[in-house]
Amino acid sequence: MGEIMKVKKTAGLVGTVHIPGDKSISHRSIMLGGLADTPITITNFLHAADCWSTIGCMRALGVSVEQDDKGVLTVKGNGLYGLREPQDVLDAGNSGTTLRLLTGLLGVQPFFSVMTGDASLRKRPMGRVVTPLAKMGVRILGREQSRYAPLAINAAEQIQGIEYAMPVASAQVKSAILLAALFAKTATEITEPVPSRDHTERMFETFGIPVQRAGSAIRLEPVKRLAAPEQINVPGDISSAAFWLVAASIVPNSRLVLVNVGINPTRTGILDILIQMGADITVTNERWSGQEPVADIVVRSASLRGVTIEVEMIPRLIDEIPVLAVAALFAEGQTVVKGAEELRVKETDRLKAIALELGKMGANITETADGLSILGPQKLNHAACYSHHDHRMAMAVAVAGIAAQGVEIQESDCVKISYPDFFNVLAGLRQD
Ligand SMILES: O=C(O)C1=C[C@@H](OP(=O)(O)O)[C@@H](O)[C@H](O)C1
Ligand SMILES: C=C(OP(=O)(O)O)C(=O)O
Repeated sequence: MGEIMKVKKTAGLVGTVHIPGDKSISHRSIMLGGLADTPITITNFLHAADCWSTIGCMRALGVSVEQDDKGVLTVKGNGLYGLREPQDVLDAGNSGTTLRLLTGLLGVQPFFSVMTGDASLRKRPMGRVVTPLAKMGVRILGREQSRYAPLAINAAEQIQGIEYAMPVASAQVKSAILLAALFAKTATEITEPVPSRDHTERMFETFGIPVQRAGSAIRLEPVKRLAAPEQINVPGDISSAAFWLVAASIVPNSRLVLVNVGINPTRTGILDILIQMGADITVTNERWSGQEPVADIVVRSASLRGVTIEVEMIPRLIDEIPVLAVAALFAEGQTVVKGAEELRVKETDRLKAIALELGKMGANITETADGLSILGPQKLNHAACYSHHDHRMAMAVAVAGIAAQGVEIQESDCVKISYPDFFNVLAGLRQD
């Protein structure tokens, strides 16, 4: 039995939150830094379990990653062709981003490697990266016709660029192909059904790799060497800020200032939807952190109304749907989420887990094949809820508890995956 966290109802949330570093950008900073031939300093790196899985894998591939007493990292790679054969199986832990992106990078190396992850990650679909990489000439074998990890990756021979129309909008699949494409003999062209987060493309530009983009099409020529920056400053993660955006909106008497939030337009669906629901959100002090836009956000309590979230919006708020479901329970009217079947293949089946766990608090949520339907407002009771070992579920349930009658969260320590300090920050904001 893992940790149990008891969260009480609160009379308000007031204060300033320095939003921890973006998980997606933190992973990519280590991977690209590890392909450079000059040292790179990374500030505001997300020190959470998923990003440390990436560090562990890159170290096993011969990259040096050191940390100072302020958490600033120095990454020293051995150049684009400098990764070394790992001595053991690489463990991506709970991190889909680590496993999928590194499959792209390892598929094109002149050595053998094996990648695996925890019980949850070994159930997540890997065929979506194996299929396009195989078309490029990468040789991968995995469980159940190479659909699941562990994945065994053979030394690469002839890697060709591809023209590939992605069947699912997934930044992880896109990024795996783009990483492999750096090493191919010919150019690669990818199109996505709906644009997904573009942190890889932006970071490629930071590393001097030209990326041609038109709508949802991307073209990349192979490169010989990276022109690395001296420093990367990781913006705060809007997916972590989302818990505070919803919590302050639905808990009366709240006012939070969220400092240094990444507002890359491929990630700001949560802001657009909450504003459409009537949230009191002000985006201020907009600035740049390298190629990524950031801002401070002020959020105050507000009366929310239900909203319909269509499929085109889903990639822009994919990880925020658990906490948006909580917002919908406090909003007046119907909220419908459509085209979100991808949530079934995350750390857990999030559509099922949302209906089940918030249901334990008395919520009536209709789970559909590809989404949710919620008629609010609803009265929630105190209950004991299970995280399903899913960090976003644990935090979403906590937000419901502080706004309702409190909650006990079983297996709450999974917040270490993306936001280790979440419960401490919450304790400091409560007005009890
Ligand atoms: O590329 C990334 O960093 C991520 C992409 C998304 O996954 P998919 O690519 O599976 O949609 C997202 O859910 C995940 O948290 C991080
Ligand atoms: C789905 C997530 O991450 P990953 O795919 O990297 O495990 C997430 O952080 O919600």
